[in-house]
Amino acid sequence: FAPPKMAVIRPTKLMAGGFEWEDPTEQFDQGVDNPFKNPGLMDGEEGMKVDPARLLGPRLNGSNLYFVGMMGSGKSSVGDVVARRMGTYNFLDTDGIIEKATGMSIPEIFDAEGEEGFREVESQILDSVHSYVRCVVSTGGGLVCKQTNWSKLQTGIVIWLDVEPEIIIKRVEGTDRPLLQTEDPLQKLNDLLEERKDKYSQADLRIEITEDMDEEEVAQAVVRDLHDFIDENPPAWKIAKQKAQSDGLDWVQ
Ligand SMILES: Nc1ncnc2c1ncn2[C@@H]1O[C@H](COP(=O)(O)OP(=O)(O)O)[C@@H](O)[C@H]1O
Ligand SMILES: O=C(O)C1=C[C@@H](OP(=O)(O)O)[C@@H](O)[C@H](O)C1
Repeated sequence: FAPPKMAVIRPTKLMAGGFEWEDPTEQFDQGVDNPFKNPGLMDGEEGMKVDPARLLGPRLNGSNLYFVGMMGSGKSSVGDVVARRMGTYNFLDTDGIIEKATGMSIPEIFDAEGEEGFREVESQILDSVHSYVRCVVSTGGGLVCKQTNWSKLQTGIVIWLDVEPEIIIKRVEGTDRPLLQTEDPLQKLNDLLEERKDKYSQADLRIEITEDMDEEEVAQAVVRDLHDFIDENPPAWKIAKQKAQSDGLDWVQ
């Protein structure tokens, strides 16, 4: 005897970039797939009909994105671009929040409290930030060092912007980053990377950045890799749906 088949009524209307859709902040749209693998979203020579970043929100179901990497790797600038393109996510920067919360600049905190004191505040800020949803978070370069911070980072998707110190040094030379106030900042960057590489490698995504990639190109690489990551790590409902269908059952919402 065959199990009864039930009707599937699933409105998946999108409204952005020429498409009709429900606001993804209102309703998690289970019908959105990887736009890079969907020829229906391609518009011939002109590229895509819809910004693929705009389709990340509905697929992430509120999960935060955490950017990690060395100072100057582009976490704040790329994070901001990605959040703006997504449209439904807010951008947060842990260093910026620390400065607002303490009323002190990062160098002032290092001067007054030392690196230890700064790391304490940094962890406290991450504790509060991780309980929000739909955020793109740029973290300070050393936040990955404390293993306890990873229990918060892992509630979201962690993205490592992997940039060689030789590229970074041109961006950060002459800035007031306390750890680079040394005789040889390039050597310091190399030493820090050596110390931290294992930690950064714990990220879900690693974006290798070459000198010719500007911020927009890095952001696009992040968006593409995120869609692939979501494909490879489907949410529980998708696995249940596949199983139901392979068992000959219709999927009802
Ligand atoms: N891909 C890139 N190409 C060129 N300059 C970049 C790129 N990404 C970031 N920058 C620049 O490098 C500097 C440091 O970037 P920032 O986003 O503040 O890094 P982080 O937040 O990781 O410390 C900024 O002046 C930024 O505009
Ligand atoms: O690498 C680090 O230890 C640090 C990186 C800085 O943030 P950015 O990575 O945003 O520059 C800031 O948190 C502080 O100067 C310490």
